[in-house]
Amino acid sequence: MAHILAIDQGTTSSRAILFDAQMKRCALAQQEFAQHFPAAGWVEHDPEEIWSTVLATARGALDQGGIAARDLAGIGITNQRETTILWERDSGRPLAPAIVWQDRRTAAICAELRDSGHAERVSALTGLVIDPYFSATKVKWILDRDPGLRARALRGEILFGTVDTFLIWRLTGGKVHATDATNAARTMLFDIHAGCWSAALCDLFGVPMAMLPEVRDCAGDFGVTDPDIFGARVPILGVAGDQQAAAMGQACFTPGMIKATYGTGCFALLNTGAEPVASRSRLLTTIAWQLDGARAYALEGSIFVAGAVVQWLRDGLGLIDRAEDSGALAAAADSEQDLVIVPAFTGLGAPHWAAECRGAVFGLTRNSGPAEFARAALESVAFQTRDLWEAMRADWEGAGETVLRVDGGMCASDWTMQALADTLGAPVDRALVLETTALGAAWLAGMAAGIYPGMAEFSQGWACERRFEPRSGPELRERRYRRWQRAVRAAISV
Ligand SMILES: Nc1ncnc2c1ncn2[C@@H]1O[C@H](COP(=O)(O)OP(=O)(O)O)[C@@H](O)[C@H]1O
Ligand SMILES: O=P(O)(O)OC[C@H](O)CO
Repeated sequence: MAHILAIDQGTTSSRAILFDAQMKRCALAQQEFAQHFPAAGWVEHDPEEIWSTVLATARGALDQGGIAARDLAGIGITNQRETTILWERDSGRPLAPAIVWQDRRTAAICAELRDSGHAERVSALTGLVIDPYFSATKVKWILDRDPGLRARALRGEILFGTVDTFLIWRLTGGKVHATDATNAARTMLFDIHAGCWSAALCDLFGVPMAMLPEVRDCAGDFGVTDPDIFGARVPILGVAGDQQAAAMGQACFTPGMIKATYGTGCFALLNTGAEPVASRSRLLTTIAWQLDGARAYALEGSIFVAGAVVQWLRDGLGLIDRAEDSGALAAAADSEQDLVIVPAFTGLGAPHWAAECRGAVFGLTRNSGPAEFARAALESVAFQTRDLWEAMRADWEGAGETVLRVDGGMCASDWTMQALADTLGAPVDRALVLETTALGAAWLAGMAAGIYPGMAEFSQGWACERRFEPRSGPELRERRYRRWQRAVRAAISV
């Protein structure tokens, strides 16, 4: 009874990681699944594929580790956030494809809400800016398409959940309809100050409260798995959105600490302590975790395209065969050229919030080739992080003096991490355990099971694999950053 299974359901793949009693990884299974783009700006997943890849990877990790389900002390779940699923209570059948966080189809609904003067109130209650990114307008969109659905939702026949909630429902055999405070905080229906669903916001977005899950602490009881699934009843003891789980896995427990996770997008969280801080710089205020009923808050900067720009180099432009080839190609770029790519493929997130903006390339010459594109693509990730870094500095005194802790698939790129340190003018610490998201979820479950230590001891175990120190001088850094800022302004204004 000394292992923890972490389920990490991400945007492009589902992963299951088995941790032993010392929080050491002992098995990992991963499966990619299909991304559906049925119209411009739309991004969907098949909820059944989310479920089948979660099941297959969870079973795969147990097999690989030679561990039976009855030997698990608990399961921790972490997930892509905001992605919206509606399903029938009775059959468990999803009513529509999952509308993914990147999906922009509700941009017009958002613009209308902003134009009718709701932005300030929504932001005061939720800490979020009105944007298609969050779940509320996605639920509204599904319900608006079929008036019969809203009536059924009012009767409690149709349930809403982010991916964690859908997985908990399926894993418990339809017994538990619950989420945790970090996932709830991303729906745009949750009052992050009072810690409960907001009736006023549900009314504004036309979402019946009967379809909402119960909101619980991140570490605690989320039910037990149906014995038919893994062959034993396993308690689900930890749940957190993947970026909050990464902040915990990175041990960012002290106010002022910042982590950035580089996956498909990039998400930077600054711990602001027990009180929510309202951003003056268009960052999001969000719940970092809720333990024993007490909430910690964070300022978050969300970038929609980080590793996705590398996928574009590979799959869209065919310039590289593998993501890991991008750094070497970028290193071969002509230093006399200064290509800038603004990768606003699905609009721009924080701090610009320009849903309608699309990507742009500046500075092309006859000599601009694959290497210059690779360099500009990787640098766009560093420049976007600098935008967040500046916003955090403006909102929180001392944020700029700190180190940035990084994790996620893309931070395997040494070239990008060095560019990041150069662009920020601050050290970048790459964590030894790159699976920090899963570690965070495992820690929550292990703590609830009583086998993992509390915050202080867990923090001491955090280790840095490599520190990237800034190399370029301030004059060059600032000149190049100003050029990036001009490029973003131009892209937004087109
Ligand atoms: N060595 C590398 N260099 C640059 N980008 C990389 C490298 N390895 C992975 N990536 C990028 O990282 C992303 C995958 O990271 P991951 O954390 O698995 O993402 P997610 O959780 O969003 O599915 C992909 O977009 C991929 O292009
Ligand atoms: O699955 P990831 O790592 O791309 O993270 C997605 C975020 O949670 C979206 O807010």
